[in-house]
Amino acid sequence: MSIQRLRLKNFRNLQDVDFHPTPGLNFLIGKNGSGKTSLLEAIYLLSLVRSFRSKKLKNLINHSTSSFTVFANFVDTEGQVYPLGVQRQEFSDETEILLRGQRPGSIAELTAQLPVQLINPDAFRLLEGGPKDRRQFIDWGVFHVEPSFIFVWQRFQRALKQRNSLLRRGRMDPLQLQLWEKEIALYGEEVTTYREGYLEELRPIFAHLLARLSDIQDFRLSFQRGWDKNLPLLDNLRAGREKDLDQGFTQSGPQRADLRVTIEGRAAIEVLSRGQQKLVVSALKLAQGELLAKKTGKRCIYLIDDLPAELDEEHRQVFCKVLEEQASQVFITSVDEAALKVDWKEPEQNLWFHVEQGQIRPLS
Ligand SMILES: Nc1ncnc2c1ncn2[C@@H]1O[C@H](COP(=O)(O)OP(=O)(O)OP(=O)(O)O)[C@@H](O)[C@H]1O
Repeated sequence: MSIQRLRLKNFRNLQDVDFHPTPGLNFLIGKNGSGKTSLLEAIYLLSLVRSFRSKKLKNLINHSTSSFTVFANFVDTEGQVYPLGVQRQEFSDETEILLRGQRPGSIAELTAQLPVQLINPDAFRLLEGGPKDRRQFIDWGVFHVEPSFIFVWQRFQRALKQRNSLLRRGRMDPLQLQLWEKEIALYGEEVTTYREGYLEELRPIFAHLLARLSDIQDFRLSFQRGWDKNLPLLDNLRAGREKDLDQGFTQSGPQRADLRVTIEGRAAIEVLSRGQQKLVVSALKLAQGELLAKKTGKRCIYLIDDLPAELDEEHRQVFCKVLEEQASQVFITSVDEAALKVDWKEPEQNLWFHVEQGQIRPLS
């Protein structure tokens, strides 16, 4: 997947942009506050209809106006070009989305069309944040390679919500509880099987990429499924009823799953430098892209904000080389052009842009 043309109207400080990127590497160079991250944010919005830095889409509307439009022509795996647009008005609670001229049935439909991976300072949350960030990481991957995962995941979430609502009300209607527990167990075990299978395939790809990017040794990615592994989920739920009733929510199950990243048995976050953490997080995200391509033929779009940050020259060089090998569309921002002057294999394929006060122009 790649974006052939991106048009922005009144999106943050990008008031009127008509941008024609290459399907390969796109470099966006500009001073602080010029609009580089906003451009990545617009592409991210096209995939997920949310921002990675604002809770409310209204905040993305240029301050001098009352609506923004993000429009793209994107190329799918068959080489077909399709239009996709997202528009938001200040005085409406609805976000208008048009995919191939029609409203998509769900945001998941959009996300499946345009998988996007973001590597920015928030990506460190994969190591330093809570289990939710890591579950989202795994589920992003499973969602994109297993079409039926979304159905199973939604069923599981629905059943969990119902059981939690019974627990909160303090009512132990055994029949109702049993019903939802069976449902949680059925779909919860399935969610876990998907997650475990996905990680099984991801591990060797991640190991290979990490070895290319760094000399970090003896790391492990271990999955914790969220309940006592010696018992089926249904037995766990039944055994935990009294405790769950006390707490008012379900304490074991896939909603408590986690992915532990350890180096020589210690939490990665405790032993790695900031630069090394960036390389681990990047290897995880690049591995997801590779697995996606291997299983579906789809290539995700990478958005890499401030690539040089935290990395010395040697690691910048190797990171760039690895990106070049991905054969994906990549958008890379930096304040410093020189920091990205790497020994590129095919420099003529790369496009360089200058971002200045909300304008994007080819860098001469
Ligand atoms: N809703 C808005 N309307 C107008 N301008 C905005 C809006 N939201 C943010 N801005 C401004 O847009 C500019 C671009 O911000 P952005 O974060 O994209 O810059 P950047 O080039 O990524 O900078 P840095 O290198 O510091 O990360 C900033 O000056 C910011 O104040």
